[in-house]
Amino acid sequence: MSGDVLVRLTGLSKSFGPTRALDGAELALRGGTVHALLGGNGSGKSTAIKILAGVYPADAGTIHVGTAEWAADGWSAAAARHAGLRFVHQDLGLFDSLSIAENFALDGGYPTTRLGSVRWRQLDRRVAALLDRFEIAATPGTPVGGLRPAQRTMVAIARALQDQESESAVLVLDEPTATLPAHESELLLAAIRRRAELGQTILLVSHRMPEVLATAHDFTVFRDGRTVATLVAAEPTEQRLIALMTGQEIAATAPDPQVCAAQHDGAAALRVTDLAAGPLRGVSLTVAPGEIVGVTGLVGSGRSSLLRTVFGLHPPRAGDIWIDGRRQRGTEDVRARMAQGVAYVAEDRVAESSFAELTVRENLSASVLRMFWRPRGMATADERDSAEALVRRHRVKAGSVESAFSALSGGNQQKAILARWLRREPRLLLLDEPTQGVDIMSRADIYRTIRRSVSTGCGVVVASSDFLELSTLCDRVVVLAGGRIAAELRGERLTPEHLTAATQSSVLSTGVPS
Ligand SMILES: Nc1ncnc2c1ncn2[C@@H]1O[C@H](COP(=O)(O)OP(=O)(O)OP(=O)(O)O)[C@@H](O)[C@H]1O
Repeated sequence: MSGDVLVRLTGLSKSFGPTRALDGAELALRGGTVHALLGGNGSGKSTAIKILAGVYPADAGTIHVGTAEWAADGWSAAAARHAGLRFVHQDLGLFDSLSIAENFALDGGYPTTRLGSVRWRQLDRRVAALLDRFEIAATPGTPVGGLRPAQRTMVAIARALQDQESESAVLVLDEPTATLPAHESELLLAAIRRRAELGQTILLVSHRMPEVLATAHDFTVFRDGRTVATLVAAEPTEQRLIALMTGQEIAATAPDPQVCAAQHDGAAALRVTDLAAGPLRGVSLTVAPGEIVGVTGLVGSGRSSLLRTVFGLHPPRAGDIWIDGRRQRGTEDVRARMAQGVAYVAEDRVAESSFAELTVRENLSASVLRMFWRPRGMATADERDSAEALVRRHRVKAGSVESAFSALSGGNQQKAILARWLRREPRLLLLDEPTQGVDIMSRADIYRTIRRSVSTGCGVVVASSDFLELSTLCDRVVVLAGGRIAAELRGERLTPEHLTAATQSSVLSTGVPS
């Protein structure tokens, strides 16, 4: 059946109050293909997927799967499952301390005897067959925590499809490579492409354009809740897709030429010596004022721990931290770090960096409330004007600054949180995966804003798994492995290819994870 349309969404509409998230959108997936769903932040991709998964009812539209047809307002999670639709979200929902077999069993149930005891051998046989079918080089007893990142995602995919004997299920992958470094993404995407060759139908949502172009057969582009293009068996250019997403012919998105570290006098913005915290075991690093230093390494290498410890979220086990020339005693908390001009954007921005139930305006002001205090109370009009200006400057797509923060799309939440911290004019900016989930159009804006801060002497540390981002944005990049700095790249060696090689060889030399 490869090539025939297997799933078709027509006239899909959905409003949230005054916001029209989808306005008659269309999507048609051909069997045995990888289909990319593209669109700027807030264009309606997640809403369409949530409707397809039965999380939200649509206001209008039709869902066809095979020869059957349903009204989209009566569709449900059970109907989606019954129709063979399977979803793997960014949070894979795996338990690291359990084995692959146990993770499968938690989802699909344990085979048991009549007396209720688990038939482990039967479970292992079933899981071994699935690992074989999905080409995952591991045994059922391997702990999930010991797998490479791409293998983890493949385990989540195999688990989602474990009850499907044939390849007839449709797999929906929501930004599966967002946290993977380049070589892991390549492994995963090659495996996804092989699934399609075997007849699997795959819907892929991703903001990483080169990967999408290398993997997808068909493309659907959303803009403002509508389908503006469907390209079947096509090989579009990145520029063409961006033009479709924005509705404008835009010059190539070639990154700005790399800026060299600006010369700023004064103490280092950050100095850490022999830092031990979380997985870190003796890291020393100096960031000059006006310098952007990248930090990379595989998941678990300690990238996030470094940033969190410097921000005062947890005290180090050992080692020293100096900020702007001042030695930290180790007892300071986040408030003290903020008072010294440190800003931190967490990887899990929703949980750690935002107030979901407050408005966009309140979230934007959260870091600078004092700016709006007047002797007679809050200057709310000033606060609103200032929030509106920030939303415009950072292209945050929000119904209004009075909308709930939780109503923003993922990428727009990220842009708003960055805007909030940058308005404090920090002296040291700590960014964990700053453009994860951000559309390609806003990425260049974010880089420009970071560079503007740097030109005033701010020091920046960027933890990222996106090697193109690191080589575009940073003056130098350190690679963490085994809790230490295993390599440092700068100048001509600071390219995605060298970063891939350095990450790979550091993993090999420290033996984590194989
Ligand atoms: N639960 C909700 N309540 C109110 N508005 C919502 C809700 N979910 C989505 N929206 C709005 O619907 C529009 C589409 O959002 P959606 O999350 O589908 O976009 P997206 O294309 O997935 O964006 P991103 O690339 O940033 O993830 C946005 O304007 C968003 O603010």
